[in-house]
Amino acid sequence: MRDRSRVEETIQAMQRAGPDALQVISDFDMTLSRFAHNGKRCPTTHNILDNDLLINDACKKMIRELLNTYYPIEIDATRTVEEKLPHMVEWWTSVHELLIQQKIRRDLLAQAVKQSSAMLREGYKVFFDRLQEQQVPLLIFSAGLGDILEEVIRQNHVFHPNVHVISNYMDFDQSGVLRAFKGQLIHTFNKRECALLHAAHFRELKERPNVLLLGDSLGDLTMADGVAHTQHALTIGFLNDQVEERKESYVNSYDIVLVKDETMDIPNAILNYITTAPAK
Ligand SMILES: Nc1ccn([C@@H]2O[C@H](COP(=O)(O)O)[C@@H](O)[C@H]2O)c(=O)n1
Repeated sequence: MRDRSRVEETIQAMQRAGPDALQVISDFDMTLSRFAHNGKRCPTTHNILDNDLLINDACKKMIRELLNTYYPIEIDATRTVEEKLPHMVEWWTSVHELLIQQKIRRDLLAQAVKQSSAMLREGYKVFFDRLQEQQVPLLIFSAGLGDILEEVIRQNHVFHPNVHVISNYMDFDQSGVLRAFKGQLIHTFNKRECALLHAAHFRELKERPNVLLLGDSLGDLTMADGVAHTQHALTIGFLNDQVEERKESYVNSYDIVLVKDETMDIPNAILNYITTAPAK
């Protein structure tokens, strides 16, 4: 924590306001989902499609090459967001075009998720269930693939009615074959513009001025830019990769930084505190 007393004061103010004033905004890949398990990388929603059911070997190879080219740019601590932007657009656009060429079938997505090694962070159920029980809205704001993300949380039995997803959704033709992607492309560093495009969602939550935000990239900090009148905001950043190179910028940007922590322990403890009435 850069400023422990600010964190404590914010948490206390959020507790006084209670769960009715709260909304939670979270990134998905490598934030709600795990970065690694037993020393092995877990797949992002895009990487879950790396499955024989859906794409052929040549396409797998091209997608992996694109990942090897662009992921290091995404997390490069020496480049500015402006420098990274065109590369991110190139990466997402190329992969989406390849996926469309593969004529992916909607009815196989659930099976691909089942066969994948995707995992939500330890303690995820406590997190999702607590939010549902307290009727606190959870916005999952992801540059990953919405159809896959929904399937992951459905298969983990936490796709509760208080969950709303903003993400890249596939557009299938009448026979259930992928033909395009819907709406504005979301990548790691344009979440601010996308948040502003979803003004209606944030308007509905205007009576909830307190925001708990979870992310794993500096771009995720802009996910709450659609909230019109924020009163208190607490940001928690998961720093999963290139820790030493990125620690300083994360500590300067997030209120709390969790280093190589594959659990939801800290968000759960904070959420539990905020949503429990103060002792009289
Ligand atoms: N073809 C791609 C494109 C992106 N990724 C990774 O997915 C993450 C998605 O974003 P979130 O907003 O859900 O965090 C992003 O950080 C990219 O590294 C990918 O794996 N393949």
